[in-house]
Amino acid sequence: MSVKYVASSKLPTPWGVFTMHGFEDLKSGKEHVALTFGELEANTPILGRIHSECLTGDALFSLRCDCGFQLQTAMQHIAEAGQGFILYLRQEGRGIGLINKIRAYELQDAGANTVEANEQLGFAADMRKYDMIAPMLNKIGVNQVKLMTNNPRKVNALKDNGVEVSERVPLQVGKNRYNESYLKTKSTVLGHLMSEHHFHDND
Ligand SMILES: Nc1nc2c(ncn2[C@@H]2O[C@H](COP(=O)(O)OP(=O)(O)OP(=O)(O)O)[C@@H](O)[C@H]2O)c(=O)[nH]1
Ligand SMILES: [Zn+2]
Repeated sequence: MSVKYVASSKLPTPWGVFTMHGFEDLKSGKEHVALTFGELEANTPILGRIHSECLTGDALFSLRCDCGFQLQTAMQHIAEAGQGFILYLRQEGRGIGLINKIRAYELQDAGANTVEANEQLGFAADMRKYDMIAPMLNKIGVNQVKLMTNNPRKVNALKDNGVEVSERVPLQVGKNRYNESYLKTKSTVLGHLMSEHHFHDND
């Protein structure tokens, strides 16, 4: 197996006490985390989010994207539901890494969109891998997922990796004037499912 479970601990948060499980990805050398909340019932669709690392949005309060808002809202929804999980995958910048993401932001400051910037740097628009997910879910006892995402390609990637996605739950939060064109590109070029009102409210 390409992912090795290492240890678990409590993770108290503003939304409640999660349990944090650490994994080593033997292929990439990355350290991934699973958070679980409540008792995860076997053979039941479990509410969850597969979140790709975004240091800028998740930890540095960046308004260039919606990642931090999505992470917080997902944790809140899971706590409200009484059970659920987050997989926090260390694939920063859709897989190109933090420094390359900063390079891509530099190109976006000069007018490129998020996809063009990746391409100008010689990368595909999205370089993420999802082969670590099935073994991580297996370890935390989840085999059916109600997935909080706007990204249909993520749903398909999970299915391709043997994960049963019983439902997609939209997660449209965090729109602001700095990420409006980024969200538009996600919807028109990357295929994310965003309802139109997302671009008009809170203006
Ligand atoms: N290369 C690059 N990566 C970005 C940029 N903005 C955000 N990211 C990364 O994109 C990833 C999040 O991808 P998204 O496509 O926003 O979201 P998703 O997880 O696929 O879809 P949702 O589940 O709906 O959020 C994180 O790894 C971020 O670091 C950008 O402009 N360029
Ligand atoms: Zn982000």
